[in-house]
Amino acid sequence: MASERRIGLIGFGTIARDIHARLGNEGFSFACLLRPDSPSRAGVPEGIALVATVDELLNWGPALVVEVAGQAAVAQTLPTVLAAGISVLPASTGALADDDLLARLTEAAEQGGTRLIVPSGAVGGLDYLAALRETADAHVRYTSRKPPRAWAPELEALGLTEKAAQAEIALYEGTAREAAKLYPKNLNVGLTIALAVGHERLSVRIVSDPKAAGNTHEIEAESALGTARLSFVNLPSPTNPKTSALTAASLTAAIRRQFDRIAV
Ligand SMILES: NC(=O)C1=CN([C@@H]2O[C@H](COP(=O)(O)OP(=O)(O)OC[C@H]3O[C@@H](n4cnc5c(N)ncnc54)[C@H](OP(=O)(O)O)[C@@H]3O)[C@@H](O)[C@H]2O)C=CC1
Ligand SMILES: O=C([O-])CC(=O)C(=O)O
Repeated sequence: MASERRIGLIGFGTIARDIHARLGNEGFSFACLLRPDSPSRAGVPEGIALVATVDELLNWGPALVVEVAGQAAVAQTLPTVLAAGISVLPASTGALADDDLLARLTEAAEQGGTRLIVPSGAVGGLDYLAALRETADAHVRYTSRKPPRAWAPELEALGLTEKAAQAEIALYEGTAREAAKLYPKNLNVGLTIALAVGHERLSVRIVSDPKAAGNTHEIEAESALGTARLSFVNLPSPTNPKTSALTAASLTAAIRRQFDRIAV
C-alpha cells in the first residue's frame, strides 16, 4: 500500500482533469508530465507541478504514477517508472497488446519491486472475467458500440462518414490485440478484458452505430460455470467523445484503493 498521497500524472487531458477535480481536496498532491511543446500545458491548474521528463517526475517523489496520455506514453515512460520503485496505473492498457513491451514492463516491475495495476476503466466485471481464466472452456465476446462521432477520424479515413450517419457499420471483428492497435483511443477496454480472461478466450467486435445510446460496452461470457451478460452504456466525456466519462471515475476509485486501509 502506498503511503504519501503524491500522484504523478502522465498527460493532462480529459481523464486527468477529471481525476484531479475528484481528488484535489482529499489530501492528494499532483505532478504532471507533459511534453515541452504540449498544448495541454496551458490548461494545467496552479498547484500541480509541471515536469517534462520521467526523471523530473521521479525526483518529485510520486507514490503512484497514473498514465492518462495514450498508448505511446506507456512504452516511453512506464518501464523506467516501474524499475525506479514506483507502481503504475495505466489507462492506455491497449499498449499491452505488444508482448515485448509487456515483457519489458514485467521485468522492470520485478527489478523495482513494483506492480502494474490494470484498472477496469470504462467497464466493470473484471473480477468475474479473471475467474474464467481458470476455466478451460470459457468464451467471451466483447462488443464496443459507439456513435459515429466517437470514430470520426477513423470513419473519415475509410470514406464512411456519410454512410455511418445513416446506418450501423461493423468496423472490425477479431482479436483484442489487433483491435487495440487499429483503434488505440477506443479499444483499450478490449485489451483489459483479454488480460483478465486470456486472449485465447476472447473475440472482439467494433461497431459504429448512429442509434447507440452512448459509448456501449457489451460483454457476453459462457463457460461451464454459467453465463454472464454485462452491458455498460456510458455517457461520453464532454471534451472527448471517444472517452467514456466513467473512465476518470473508475481510475479515481482505483487510485483511492492504493491508499485506503480497507480496499474495495
Ligand atoms: N482503459 C480505458 O477504459 C480507457 C482508456 N483510455 C486511454 O486514456 C487515454 C487518455 O484519454 P483522454 O484523457 O480522454 O485523452 P486526451 O486526448 O483528452 O488527453 C491526452 C493527454 O495526454 C497528453 N499526451 C499525449 N501523448 C503524450 C505523451 N507521449 N507524453 C505525455 N503526454 C502525452 C496530451 O497532451 P498534448 O496536448 O501534448 O497532446 C493530453 O494532455 C486515451 O488515449 C486512451 O489510451 C481512454 C478511455 C478509456
Ligand atoms: O471510454 C471508453 O468508452 C473506452 C475507450 O475509449 C477505450 O477502451 O479506449
